[in-house]
Parts: sequence; C-alpha cells; structure tokens
Amino acid sequence: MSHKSPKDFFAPLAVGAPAPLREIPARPSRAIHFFDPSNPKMAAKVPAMVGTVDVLLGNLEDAVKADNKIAAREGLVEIAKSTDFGPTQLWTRINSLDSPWVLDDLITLVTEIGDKLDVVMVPKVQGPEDIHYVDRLLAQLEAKGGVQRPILIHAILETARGVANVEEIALASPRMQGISLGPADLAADRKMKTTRVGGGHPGYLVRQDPVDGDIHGNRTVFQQDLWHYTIAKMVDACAEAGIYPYYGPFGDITDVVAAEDQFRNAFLLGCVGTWSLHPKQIEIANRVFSPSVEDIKHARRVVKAMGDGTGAVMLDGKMEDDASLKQCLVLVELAEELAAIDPKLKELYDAIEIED
Ligand SMILES: CC(=O)SCCNC(=O)CCNC(=O)[C@H](O)C(C)(C)COP(=O)(O)OP(=O)(O)OC[C@H]1O[C@@H](n2cnc3c(N)ncnc32)[C@H](O)[C@@H]1OP(=O)(O)O
Ligand SMILES: O=CC(=O)O
Ligand SMILES: [Mg+2]
Repeated sequence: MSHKSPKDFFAPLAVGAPAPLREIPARPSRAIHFFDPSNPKMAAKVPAMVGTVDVLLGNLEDAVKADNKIAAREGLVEIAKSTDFGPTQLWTRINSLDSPWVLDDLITLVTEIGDKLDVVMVPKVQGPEDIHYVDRLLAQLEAKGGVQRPILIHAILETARGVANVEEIALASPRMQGISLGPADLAADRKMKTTRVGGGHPGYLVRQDPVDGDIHGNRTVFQQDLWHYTIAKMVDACAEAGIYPYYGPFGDITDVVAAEDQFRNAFLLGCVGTWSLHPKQIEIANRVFSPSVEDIKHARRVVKAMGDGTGAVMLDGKMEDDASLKQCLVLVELAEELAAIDPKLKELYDAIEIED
C-alpha cells in the first residue's frame, strides 16, 4: 500500500481548492436533524428550527423516494440559499457512491451552495478508497465553485466491510469530520435477524442462572446492547484520528424512553451526538449529549481539588488523580463549548456553586 507524506496529506487536492484543516473544530453537534427537502411540510419547518438544533441535515439518500431525488437536491439548494443558518450547521447526506444520483448531488450542491455546506455525509462507506474519491471530487468542485473553506466529510458505518476498515476510513483524509453508526443498513449487510432501525431487541439477552436447578422458574433476563461492539470500535477509530463519533438513527419515534437510553449509552461511550429523525428527538438528544449539572459540579470540584493537576486526593471517600482529572476535563471542556452556543445551558452551568 502506498502512503502519503504528511506534507502531501495536508496539500489541497485541486489547484484553487482551499487548504485542508489541520484540526477538526469541536463544533457542538448533539443532534443531526434529518429532513427531506422534497417534502414541502418538512422543508417549511426548517427556517424556524435554526438555533434550536446544532445541525440541520438535508437528506438526499434513503427515505427520499427515487422519484423525488432531484426535487430533494433542488429543494436543498433553495433552502440553503434562502436561509440564514446562524450558529446552526448545514449538512447533507448524499446518495450512495454507486447510485445514479451522487455525481449530480455533489456537482450541484458544492457549486451552488458550497459556501453554506459544512459537512457532506457519505453513506455506505466501505473503505478509505470511498473517502479518497469524495475528497478529490470535493476539491475539484470547491475550486470550480470558488468555495473558500473546505467542506468536511462524515462517513456512515453501515456495512460489514466498513466496520472492518473503520480505522483506515477515519484516517483517510484531513476532511474527515466524524463517523455515525448506521444500524439499519449494517444489520442487513451483516445478515442480522432484526427488522428495526437501531435500538435493542428483546431476544438478544442474557438470563440469570436457574435457582435450585429450576430452569423454568422465575429468572431475571437482561437485555443486551446489539450495538456495543460497533460503537466502541467506532469511538476508538475516531479518537485515534481526532474526529467525532455519533450514534445514528433510532427508528421507534414513539419510544422516547428507549431512544434516550440508546443515546445515553453512546454518550457515555464517547459519542458527541446522534441523529434526530423527528422533531421530538431533538430535545432528547440536546439533553442527553449535554453534561448534567451534577456531572459538571463534580468535575469542577475535582479540577479545583487537584490544583496543578498532579498527585492524588480524596473527595467524598474516592481517590481522584491525574487520570480522573482528565475525564473531568473532558466534561468541563464540552460544557464550555456547549455553553458558548446554548444560553440556557450557560445559565445552568454558570449557576453551579462548588463546595470544597
Ligand atoms: C435508516 C436511515 O437512513 S434513517 C435516516 C432517514 N430517515 C429520515 O430521514 C426520516 C425523517 N423523518 C420522517 O420522514 C418523518 O418524521 C416520519 C416519516 C418518521 C414521521 O412523519 P409523520 O408521520 O409526518 O410524523 P408526525 O405526524 O408526527 O409529524 C408531525 C409534524 O412534524 C413534521 N415532521 C416530521 N418529521 C420531521 C422532520 N424530520 N423534520 C421536520 N419536520 C418533521 C411533519 O411534517 C408534521 O408536520 P405538520 O404538523 O405540518 O403536519
Ligand atoms: O443510514 C442509517 C442506517 O441505519 O442504515
Ligand atoms: Mg443507511
């Protein structure tokens, strides 16, 4: 396999394209809210959602009818041109790289609204070669369209080969912003015997040992997480590359309780956000992916108690040291980033009083 030298890795891939970023900025992206730009009712709601959600994503791929693909692409151009997105990021999910629509998706979006698009989400990424293809094409189109800052790439992890190659995908380009789990396509590709869009399954469980040998007696069952392995693998690949991991879709829109659990598991494992498919999932994602007041209170106490950040101290009967301090700093820094764009959170975090 051939490798790029660091200087080539950070060189623009087309004459006139903007220079790649050396570091992916930590912009809040707790909810990536999907809308179908060809659906007039959804499209009409988008301008009023600016400022209420971190990312608005115009979806062109699955869930958009084949007959509406061009209307969705044109609808997104229209929405992008007529909307001031303020602090909210604008992303798109293009059609898959083997589809008849993707080339025109990229040509149209980058040349028409490239200066408004923050991130292009690429579905069904199989390996680094898919990222290299989009990387070069984006550079050519940025140069053609006079786009001043690089558009970033987000990959969906939704094929078995993609999961096997996740580290190479994460490291494939300085444009890589992050990766999301795509549990629905991934389940199909792996031939899992599920029929859901994300979330758990009551059949995937561990059962308590029999009491007194009574296998038919009352035995507690513990439902297991079908996605733990893939999310953990994705989180490690993203952390290694300095990019951001996300949970993906939770299709049972009515089950807001299980959605919250799934999102929280992903948050605790290291993800920074999730997808929102329906307006009611935005509030859940914003809450779950923002550190709680209790967590920030504790984290700030540890930071204060640890002074110069070295050594060990006792706090509430527990040992804190350099390593627990680093975990606390992850939360404190995230809280600062979120407070900078979310006035309600800022008020909550500012009101925290720390005892010794
Ligand atoms: C596996 C994957 O690839 S997941 C990613 C692809 N899937 C998606 O993007 C799905 C996006 N979401 C949707 O299509 C819809 O939310 C559905 C089909 C799940 C449910 O839609 P509905 O049955 O219309 O939901 P509901 O009746 O609760 O909608 C209430 C209102 O919110 C609007 N709405 C629903 N979803 C959205 C959305 N994602 N964004 C903006 N508005 C929305 C509806 O248009 C409706 O508007 P109205 O009050 O003016 O009539
Ligand atoms: O695109 C998402 C998925 O789960 O499939
Ligand atoms: Mg998918």
